[in-house]
Amino acid sequence: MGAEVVVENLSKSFGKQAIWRDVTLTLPPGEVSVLLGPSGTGKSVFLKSMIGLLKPDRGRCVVNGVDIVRCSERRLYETRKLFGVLFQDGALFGSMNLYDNVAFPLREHTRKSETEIRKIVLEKLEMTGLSGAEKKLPGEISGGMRKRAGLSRALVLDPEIILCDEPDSGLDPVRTAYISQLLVDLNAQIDATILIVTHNINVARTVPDNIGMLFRKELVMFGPREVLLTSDEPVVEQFLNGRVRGPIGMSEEKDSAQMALEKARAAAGHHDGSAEDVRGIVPQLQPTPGLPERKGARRRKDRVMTILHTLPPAARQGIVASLTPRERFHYGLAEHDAEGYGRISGTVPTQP
Ligand SMILES: Nc1ncnc2c1ncn2[C@@H]1O[C@H](COP(=O)(O)OP(=O)(O)OP(=O)(O)O)[C@@H](O)[C@H]1O
Repeated sequence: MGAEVVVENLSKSFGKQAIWRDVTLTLPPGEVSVLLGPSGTGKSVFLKSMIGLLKPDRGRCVVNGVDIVRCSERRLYETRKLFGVLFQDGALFGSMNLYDNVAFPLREHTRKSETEIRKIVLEKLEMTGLSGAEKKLPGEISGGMRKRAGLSRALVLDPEIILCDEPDSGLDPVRTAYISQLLVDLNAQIDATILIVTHNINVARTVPDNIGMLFRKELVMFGPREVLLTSDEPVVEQFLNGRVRGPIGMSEEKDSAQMALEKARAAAGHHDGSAEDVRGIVPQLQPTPGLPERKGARRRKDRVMTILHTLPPAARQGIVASLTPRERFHYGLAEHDAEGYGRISGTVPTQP
């Protein structure tokens, strides 16, 4: 099972420029989480802070009992080995073929023989659909393949936590769908904790168990996917629908006068830039048939049911609606509760 990551009151600034403050969230072990946010809100800075490449000013980031922010260099070096990172451009060495790129961390950080390395590299290339491409140079393959090669390399040290910085950037919608499926399949196979930073709404709606959003230098929310997907927070609605109208401006947040002007324009019939209303919960991507069930998804169900009563009604209803009759019985829920949850006194349903 992947490691839990506990972030508490983390703050980061560069000189006088505050990037984000008091970020608190927990990445549950083996679950997939997405961090959304407009450009420049510090999502990449957050990922880099989690692996100690950047040093936050305050707060804690605890992995397996080690606080990345304050630990010694030696412990940081050891703890970093728990992470596999997919950087935005794959961060491959241009002069090395894919085989050597993927073998690189094994040659650097382990004493494995070339025979052992070969076995691991070929296995990871196969997992990411790159069998047969070992001899290609990064410059000879498509952006999607480079991402997958970067992912293979992130996997070779058997990470407990995988961080993906915009795995969809530069990819067409179909290649994005493939990388989404690949991440879900990997999670099913290795049960690692995954954090994906993205702008891509389809990825955010279909892949993760949990979603968070950074805006105005703060974590607006972080929790079960159903909470953000049913949220009526203006910033979340604007972001999910890709609208001009709302608190997010061209390069930063808008002032109230600008927002009032936009509202008046919308009332007068001006189209606000979104193609459709994409609020609401859509089914989550499942592992490709033949792969194991996601253990993280099963644990998440148990976890979310224990906090169900703390969630907003729309999220609660969405969660309950996604349960099978047997699960509803298992969790002690009524079939037809107006709020989507309540106690049951019926019999065990015979069909799952
Ligand atoms: N090493 C650094 N030194 C100074 N400022 C930095 C450094 N790294 C990032 N920043 C600043 O931090 C802010 C957040 O950058 P970051 O790349 O994390 O945003 P982001 O949310 O990932 O954006 P995007 O979605 O466009 O990739 C930016 O204003 C950036 O200029």
